[in-house]
Amino acid sequence: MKLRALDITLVGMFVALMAIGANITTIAPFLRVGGVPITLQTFFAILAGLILGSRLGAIAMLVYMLVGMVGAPVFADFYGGLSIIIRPTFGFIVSYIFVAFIIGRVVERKKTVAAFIIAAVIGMAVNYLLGTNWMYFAYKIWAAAPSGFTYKMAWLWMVPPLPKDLILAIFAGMMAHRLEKTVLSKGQFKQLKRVS
Ligand SMILES: O=C(O)CCCC[C@@H]1SC[C@@H]2NC(=O)N[C@@H]21
Repeated sequence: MKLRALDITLVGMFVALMAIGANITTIAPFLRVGGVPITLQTFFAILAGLILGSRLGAIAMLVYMLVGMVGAPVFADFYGGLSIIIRPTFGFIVSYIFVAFIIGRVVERKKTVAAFIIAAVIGMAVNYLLGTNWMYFAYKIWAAAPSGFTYKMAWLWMVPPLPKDLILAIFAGMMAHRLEKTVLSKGQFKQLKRVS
């Protein structure tokens, strides 16, 4: 597997976008529901899969996770460090790798606007499923859970960010499809989604 200068640049760009997306709302502490911070990470993870494809998109999300694990404050609440593993939101961070990979696989095969939007929504569902289940088990097993914490409560925390994530997923699908037709299918970008 050989990465070109363009690939490395785009991976770096998406790592930076994820860090910005994680913290753009941190300045407003009310943008948190229960244990869940409201962020733009899901939007950028979806875009990574749509624009970079499965291979490079998953690499970008893996690098993002590793950069945070070695201490850079790239996660929500400017959090960084190996202890992220025991934070209840770590499942969301791991899920971004799968989100980008699965979305990439879909759009590498079908290039219609519908496929881009469906792929984005599937990616969002993967993000919510993995992240919320991880969060539930984290609170049940090792994290300090609020009193009366239940599986239903974990999902109720996900209701406020859901409309925002769904609208942004559809927007990402439309925008990336447009980019695909105008830029990504040309020149050096054409190789981004090669399946090796
Ligand atoms: O700790 C982190 O960096 C991860 C935070 C995850 C927040 C999740 S992602 C899906 C949902 N949408 C949001 O705006 N917040 C949650």
